[in-house]
Amino acid sequence: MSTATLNVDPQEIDKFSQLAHKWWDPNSEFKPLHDINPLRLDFIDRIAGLADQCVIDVGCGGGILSEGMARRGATVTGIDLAEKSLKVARLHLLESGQKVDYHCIAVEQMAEEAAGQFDSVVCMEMLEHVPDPASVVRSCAALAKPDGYVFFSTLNRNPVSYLKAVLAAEYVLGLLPRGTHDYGRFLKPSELSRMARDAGLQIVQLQGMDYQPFGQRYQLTDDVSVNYLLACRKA
Ligand SMILES: C[S@@+](CC[C@H](N)C(=O)[O-])C[C@H]1O[C@@H](n2cnc3c(N)ncnc32)[C@H](O)[C@@H]1O
Repeated sequence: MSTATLNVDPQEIDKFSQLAHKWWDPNSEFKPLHDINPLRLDFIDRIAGLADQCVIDVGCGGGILSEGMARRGATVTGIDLAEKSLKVARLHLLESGQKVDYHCIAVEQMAEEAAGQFDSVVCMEMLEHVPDPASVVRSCAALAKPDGYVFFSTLNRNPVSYLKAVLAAEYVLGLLPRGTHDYGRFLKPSELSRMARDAGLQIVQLQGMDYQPFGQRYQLTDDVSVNYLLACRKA
């Protein structure tokens, strides 16, 4: 299928493909994802459980979150449209000894092929990179079993998030390459919640994630002004 017919921004896929060899370097551009991984794993585990659960990771990249969930006992499928990232993800399984089933497929197509098959669907740090996030939300909802869980994380859209996630992270602290994020694609929790409800999901929990530049660490917080996680359940 040509990318022209998919809900994808080819420049975004190129961007991640060019960095693909760095996915598992914890000091690379992917450091923030490595740093937040324990927090988001705990969040998913606490709400839905991971052991013996059938989970799909949408926009899995090099597999940082997919492998973490597999390590906690989940049976994990990972999907992305960056073939280079998936190659790195598959290679890393040889090193880690984990098992994840990776596929290069759009979430919309996956939803047609595997509707209602997953206990949990996770889609983290991906919605802000696609042209039509509502379509991704609908497909994630379709992939979940009845009563299954759907987890999203993304960036809020307001002056504080522009200052912290774009100016500070990309231009001052250099945590991310310049141009990583397009502020116009950030989503307010109210917008994402509406997309989720329109897709037949109930909101279970909204949780902020905050970066402490001095301690150089992330923590879960009630402040959802910048990074946040949203847990939903299929009604
Ligand atoms: C910031 S990374 C997040 C990776 C992973 N979810 C994590 O949090 O560790 C964004 C990922 O979304 C993927 N992506 C962007 N647009 C996509 C699309 N339309 N379909 C599937 N994956 C996409 C990129 O290739 C990249 O792997």
